[in-house]
Amino acid sequence: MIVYKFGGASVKDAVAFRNIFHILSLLQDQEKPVVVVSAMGKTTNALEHTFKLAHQGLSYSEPLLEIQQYHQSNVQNLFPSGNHPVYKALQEQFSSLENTLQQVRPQEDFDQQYDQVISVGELLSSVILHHFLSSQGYQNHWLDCREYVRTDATWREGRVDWERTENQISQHLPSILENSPVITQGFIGGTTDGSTTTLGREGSDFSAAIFAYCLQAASLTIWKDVPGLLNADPKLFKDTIRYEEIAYQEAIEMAYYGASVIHPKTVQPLAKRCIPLHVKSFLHPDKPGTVIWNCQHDRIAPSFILKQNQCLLSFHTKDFGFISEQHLSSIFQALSQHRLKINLMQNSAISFSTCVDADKTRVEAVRAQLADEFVILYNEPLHLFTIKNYDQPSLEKLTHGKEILLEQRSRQTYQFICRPTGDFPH
Ligand SMILES: Nc1ncnc2c1ncn2[C@@H]1O[C@H](COP(=O)(O)OP(=O)(O)O)[C@@H](O)[C@H]1O
Ligand SMILES: N[C@@H](CC(=O)OP(=O)(O)O)C(=O)O
Repeated sequence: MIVYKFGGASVKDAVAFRNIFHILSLLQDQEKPVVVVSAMGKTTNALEHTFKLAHQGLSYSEPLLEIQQYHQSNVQNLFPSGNHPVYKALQEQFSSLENTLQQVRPQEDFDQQYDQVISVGELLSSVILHHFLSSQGYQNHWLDCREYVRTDATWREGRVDWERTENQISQHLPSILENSPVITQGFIGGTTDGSTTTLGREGSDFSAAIFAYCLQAASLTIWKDVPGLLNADPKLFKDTIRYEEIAYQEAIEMAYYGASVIHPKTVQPLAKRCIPLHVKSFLHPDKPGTVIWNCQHDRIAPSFILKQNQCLLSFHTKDFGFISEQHLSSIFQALSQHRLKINLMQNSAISFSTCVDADKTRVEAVRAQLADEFVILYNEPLHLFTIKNYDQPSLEKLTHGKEILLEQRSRQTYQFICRPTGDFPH
């Protein structure tokens, strides 16, 4: 049993849907994959924008119409006959979305309401893919993953209940897969009382890993618009190279530091069950891509990772006292409470500095909570660069001409925070 994951770029338009059919047709007849799909193109961003307007009590009809037209025009391309059942299915999804948006209330929980709106992108794309593949003679089973991927009610970052999820998936999917491939959604899950949750932005890779783990799959393939896992994002860095194979630990660390090609939570469940992860190009399915597995290799070529839009927060005691464990405890508590992840941290005698994503609302909440205890300085927007497996030439090349505000190095990893510069790509 294998799992395939197609992200936003692989379902961005009608041509992309046809390409998925082509890729699935390359499998042997007896091979029935679980296909996990993300929302079309940038639909999740568009839904986020629409939701924010609704939450502020502003008109959202224009962006909603754009989302509708985008889906409608691609569906018209894929299903020229206007009376195909996909049209009704799509209409139902949009009616339900409009209903949900009308019920959005500014005074009610932002995150809970967010999940009910934002999750619709994956429902739309999976319904279209299900109907399109069927229309091409590729019979398949559409599965509502909210009944299988069980999470708690941590809105926008649902924590997976692995036991319940594994029970659900391993009990019901194998018999379905005996007869037909399964098409389901990435990114979304459900609580036991039937509410929809999301797993964190770009979380569809993780969804695919959940299915692969619970089914003890032979492999997971994530189909991307790049030739594989490269040593840097080709949109940000020049002269990238592809890794042919790489160990789980390397990939986990690259994703943790911000290599956005793989969602950071994806690799760990696969590593636990020794399931190989293939990163392949949906434009060149015949090419080998990268395999991430339990392999041994020598030190690999340095990889370069950039996290943009960072904020450097520095906490100083008000009486010039040393930073104590008690101080650290209240800083960590505030960061955890307001769900700000630490991307880098450094302690000195009378100050503690941490680099976090520049999320205004969350940063402000932390500052407000700790304002009585500390003098808090902050700096944004900044860049956080990481070089894994650095050597002297790679370090010199990347730091050249940059104003470094803070740096940190271990034997394998070098990180620094600097102001954004004009030399791009790096
Ligand atoms: N180390 C890397 N190797 C390859 N691609 C990378 C790397 N780091 C970041 N990327 C970016 O990841 C993108 C693909 O991931 P993503 O946009 O999440 O795909 P999708 O949403 O279609 O699943 C590439 O277009 C590339 O710009
Ligand atoms: N659609 C969701 C989930 C996701 O993973 O998308 P993609 O596979 O396109 O990164 C998002 O944009 O956050």
